[in-house]
Amino acid sequence: MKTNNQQPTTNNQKGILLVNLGSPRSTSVPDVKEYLDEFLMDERVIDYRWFFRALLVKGIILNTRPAKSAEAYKTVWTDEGSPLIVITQKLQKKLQKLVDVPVEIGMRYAQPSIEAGIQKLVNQGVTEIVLFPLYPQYAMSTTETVIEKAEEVRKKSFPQVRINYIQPFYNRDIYIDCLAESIKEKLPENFDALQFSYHGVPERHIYKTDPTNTCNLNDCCSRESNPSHQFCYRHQCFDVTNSVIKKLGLPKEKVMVTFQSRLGKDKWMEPYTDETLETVGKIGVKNLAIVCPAFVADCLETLEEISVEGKHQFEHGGGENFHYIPCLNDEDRWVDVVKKLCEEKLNDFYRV
Ligand SMILES: C=CC1=C(C)c2cc3[nH]c(cc4nc(cc5[nH]c(cc1n2)c(C)c5CCC(=O)O)C(CCC(=O)O)=C4C)c(C)c3C=C
Ligand SMILES: [Fe+2]
Ligand SMILES: [Fe+2]
Repeated sequence: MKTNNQQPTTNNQKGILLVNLGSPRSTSVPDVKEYLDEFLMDERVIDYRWFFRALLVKGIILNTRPAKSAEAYKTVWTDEGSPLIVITQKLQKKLQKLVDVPVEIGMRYAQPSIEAGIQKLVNQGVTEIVLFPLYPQYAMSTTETVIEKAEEVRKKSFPQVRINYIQPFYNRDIYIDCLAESIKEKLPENFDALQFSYHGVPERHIYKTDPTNTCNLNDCCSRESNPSHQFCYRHQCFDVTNSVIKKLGLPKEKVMVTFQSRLGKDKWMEPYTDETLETVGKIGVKNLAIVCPAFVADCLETLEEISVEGKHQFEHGGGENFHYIPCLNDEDRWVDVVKKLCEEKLNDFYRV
């Protein structure tokens, strides 16, 4: 790293792989179908046994959802491609200017894949990779599946490579400072409420990934400390919210936490973003600011589901001014945080 005085103890070449969720190749229905097939057949996303998962995904969801999702993707697609991928590429380019190890990107689903990203690094002589899952909070459908996939690919195709994984960073001061600053800059002067809308997960996922069996998806997620917090997505969402509002000096009464993007008939974490947006106007919230801190890059779920659909829901429910606060995207202060978190892990390699 350019700012790092420590010398590596070996001659191994290091590199960085930034990993995000991924998008379809294009907005055509077959490409969206192929993407959703790979995504939803992941056992850490729809966690039913293979037969029941295939029945639901291939037998039901893939018959109707691809056409609807393709229309939604068309509303956010840019000349350069999917916002999620374009923004991740911009982040990569900015980070590359700050560090002197190669930086590549890989997506958990579709292209450019994690395998392609590792291959690019290996082609540049890299044997030790810092892999950064770009999710602030831990979930089995995000961080865990990225690590599982990367390990599978490493064992199969790159057994000579070592990978050091960056852990969820929801409680890191540098991230909270960065998010709070970014929100502060974009908050409108007058707002009645600030809504934190996180991507939801089925409640079952939280129980399933709690090795301590102590999370009851109730008050324990808001407690300052509980053994389950390391793997509790719900706690980590509350923690980000509390830390940010403390930094911003906002009263709790002005803040809401909700969960968006549910799929299927399972019970997902509540309260739901869409239902809240439909009702807050009626209880006096006329001017609303909304932010989505489960995402570090704007994507379909923020640009369409929140900025477009969410705005309609809010206005339909009697709200007047809807203000969407963009994700960190390729803001310089966020690039700096990514650089610092990567540096820490590169230094871990130096220590061993
Ligand atoms: C930010 C963290 C995310 C979690 C947690 C997550 C869980 C999760 N998602 C689905 C189903 C869908 N998600 C879709 C899009 C999507 N999801 C995330 C992130 C998380 N998902 C992102 C960044 C995106 C946008 C991708 C893009 O190309 O912009 C979609 C596809 C779009 C659609 O058809 O609506 C689905 C489906 C489940 C089932 C789940 C946890 C169980
Ligand atoms: Fe919890
Ligand atoms: Fe999702």
